[in-house]
Parts: sequence; structure tokens; C-alpha cells
Amino acid sequence: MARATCSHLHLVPTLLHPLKSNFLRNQTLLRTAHFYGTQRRFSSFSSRISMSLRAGIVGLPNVGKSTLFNAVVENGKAQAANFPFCTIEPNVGIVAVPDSRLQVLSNLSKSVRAVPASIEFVDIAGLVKGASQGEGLGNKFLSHIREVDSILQVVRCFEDNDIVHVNGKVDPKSDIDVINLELVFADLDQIDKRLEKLKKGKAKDSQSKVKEEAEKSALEKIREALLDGKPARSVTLTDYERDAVKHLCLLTMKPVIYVANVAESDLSDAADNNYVKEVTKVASELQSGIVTVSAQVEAELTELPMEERQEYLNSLGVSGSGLGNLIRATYGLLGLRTYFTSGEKETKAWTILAGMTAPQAAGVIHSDFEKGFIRAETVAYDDFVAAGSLAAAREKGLLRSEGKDYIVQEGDVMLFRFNV
Ligand SMILES: Nc1ncnc2c1ncn2[C@@H]1O[C@H](COP(=O)(O)OP(=O)(O)OP(=O)(O)O)[C@@H](O)[C@H]1O
Ligand SMILES: [Mg+2]
Repeated sequence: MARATCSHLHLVPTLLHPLKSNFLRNQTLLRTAHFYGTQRRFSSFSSRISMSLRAGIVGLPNVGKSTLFNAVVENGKAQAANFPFCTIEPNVGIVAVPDSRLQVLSNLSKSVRAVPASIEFVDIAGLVKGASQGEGLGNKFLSHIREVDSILQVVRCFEDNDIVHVNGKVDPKSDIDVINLELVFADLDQIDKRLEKLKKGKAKDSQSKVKEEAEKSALEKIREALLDGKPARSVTLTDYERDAVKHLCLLTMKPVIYVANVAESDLSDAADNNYVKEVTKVASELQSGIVTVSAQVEAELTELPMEERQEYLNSLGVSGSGLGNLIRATYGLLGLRTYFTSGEKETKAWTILAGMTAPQAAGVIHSDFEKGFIRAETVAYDDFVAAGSLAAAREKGLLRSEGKDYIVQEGDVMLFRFNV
């Protein structure tokens, strides 16, 4: 059945989401975690909505997924331990997207608080060969992957004889193949079932018939690619076809970043590491991103007091934590953009999709802003900083008055005029 939650981006009604509304109200709570539960299901929309996207942490068992999750979601409580299938139920956590522009704007506007954009991370159980046939905890885990917007595939690139590798040895290429193949099989299975149904079903009217035809042709193209071992996202589809297959939430349609999880000792020269080189090669062949981190180091960092963290990083020969890169890469992967509102009360980063118009962007703050939209006063981030304030930008003629067709640009600082 079609699930709204697998759509590329979904609107989350914050007031009905206990954690998220709390997150928005309590700005000191930037990183938090909770268990995947019934609160994810919403029956109706509240007037206050916020955009959220979910990135699923996927990989073989015991490769460091929960360790990474706990480091990203700083007070995450996912159990991470040296045995396969340690995680069974997915853990969900909300993470602030680091953005240096936020503090700059906040300082200039003398805001009481600065509120970053956020991302949800989901720590999913390990997949093994045969998962699509029910091996391991198989299909259940695959269904958890179906509900995320993008995939972070953790690949073990660290040697450690004490940490069990389910296939007996560290082999990034083979590990990636195992996971990708399971996702391919799961999609093939789903596509075959759907095509069977479409063959039997008689469309009621000509419009649904056209749609079903588009779906059929898209699924046949995707099926071909999958049989070749290629992901659904590599298939060229028309917008109409893409839309027609959206409801299936195909696993290989989701964008992927490979996360090369290296040993502490390899962090400073990770690019020279042969395992990392292998991951980089596969990632570029599959037109996916790669981020190198040491989940172990990141987890250890979170245990240290702030003032000792940099010292520890220096001792490893690296300048900073890799998590910021990971979070930003995930955000970018989804084609997301940020615009800001900035005033004395608060400076806030808002998440929109690339190509959204000013009223749609306003609707992310409040649906009334979209309905009653009149104009948006807009200034580019650099111009705002150069002028020093919204008022100064206005005096210098840098503040533009934009109408309903304006496409909001990355880093725009906006003030909406609307009727209620
Ligand atoms: N970069 C690393 N270097 C060394 N050890 C690591 C590294 N990353 C993770 N580990 C260790 O690997 C073990 C497995 O980690 P973790 O529980 O996070 O794996 P997982 O992928 O979540 O496993 P599961 O699929 O069973 O839930 C832990 O003992 C952890 O400390
Ligand atoms: Mg785990």
C-alpha cells in the first residue's frame, strides 16, 4: 500500500509530534533520540508544520551503525555492541544541521536564539545476504528502509580481529554488493507483484488507465535495470512515470551515501587506505557520495568534555569531527535548500526543496503564510552580512520585494508579508 512517509520529503505536523514540537520549543535540545513508535503515525495535520527528512543508517550487522548513530545523535541510546543483530527495532534521533551562517545572522540581528534546520537519523538493524528471502530478520528490516528518504550505507573499513565480521573478513566491495543486491531483490519482488496486479486490474476511467500505463512502462524499465544489478535511481524516467511509481517507495530509488567506517589509526590518512579507495570507486560507479568517518572516534568524542575534544582530534592527526560533513552531505543529497528568517526574537534556518516558490517557502513556517501570501522581502545572505542588518540592507536598496513566482534561493534571508 502507498505510504506517505516514504515520499522524498514529507511535512511533519509538529504539534502532533511530541518530540519534534518539544525540539522546536526547547532550543537547547538540539540533539535527542527516541524509539521508533506509534507517535510517527499522524491522523491529521496541525496548523504548524515543519519539513523533516529521514536518513536511514543501513549496512551489514556489526559494522558500526549504532555506534555512528549514537555519535550523531549525541545522547542517542541505541545499544552498540560487538555482536551481530544487536539492533532489532530502529532507533530514531533528530540532529541539527550545522550551518555557520546561522550564528552570523543571529549575532547581527542580536537574536535571543538561533534555531538550526534538522534531520532525522534512523538506526536500522543489520541486513545479511538473503534478507529479501527472510534471512536474518529479513523483510521486516527492509520495510524499515522503505520508510526513509535517503540511505547512509555504513561500510566496515577497519581491521579488528576482536570485532566479528559476519562474512569472516573485511571486504568493502563484497559488503556493498551484498546490501545492494538485497535491495535489488526486494525491489524486483515488489515490482513483479505490482505488475501482476496491474495486468489483472481493469482501470475504471481513461485517466487512471493512462496513469497505470505510465506505471507499467516505468516498472518494466526499472525491472530491466534491476536484472542488470543497477539501482532504480539510475533509470531515466519521465516526470509522469516517476510520479506513477512513487507510491511503491522502491529501495533502490533512494539516494545513497557510503560511509567508510575506518579505524582510529587510519583517520588521518584515510584517503590512502585501500578499503576506503575501494568504497570510493564503488561510490563513483554508482553515482553516490562517500564520507569517511571513524564511528569509534566520534563515539569517544561525545564522551569527552568539550575542551578536551580538539586535543584528542589533534592527537589523531585530524582537524575536526567528521559528523558535520556527514550531516551536511545527507542534507545536500536530498536536494534541500536553506533560507533564513532573522529578527530580535530568533534567527532560524528553514528547510525547503530546491525550486520552491516564495509562498511555498512561507508555508513551511505556517500554512496561513502561504494562503495569505502578499510579498516577500528578500536579501541574499552575503548582502545581509555586508549591510549588517535588514534595515541597513533596505536603506542600501539590497532588500528586494518579491512576488508569488519568486524561486527562493539558497541562503535568502526573508521577511513575509501576508494577510490572514
Ligand atoms: N571505526 C571503528 N573501529 C573499531 N571498532 C568499531 C568502529 N566502529 C564500530 N566499532 C565497534 O564495532 C562493534 C559493532 O558496532 P555497532 O553495534 O555499532 O554495530 P551495528 O552495525 O549497529 O551492529 P548491528 O547490526 O548488530 O546492530 C562495536 O563493538 C563497536 O565499538
Ligand atoms: Mg546496531
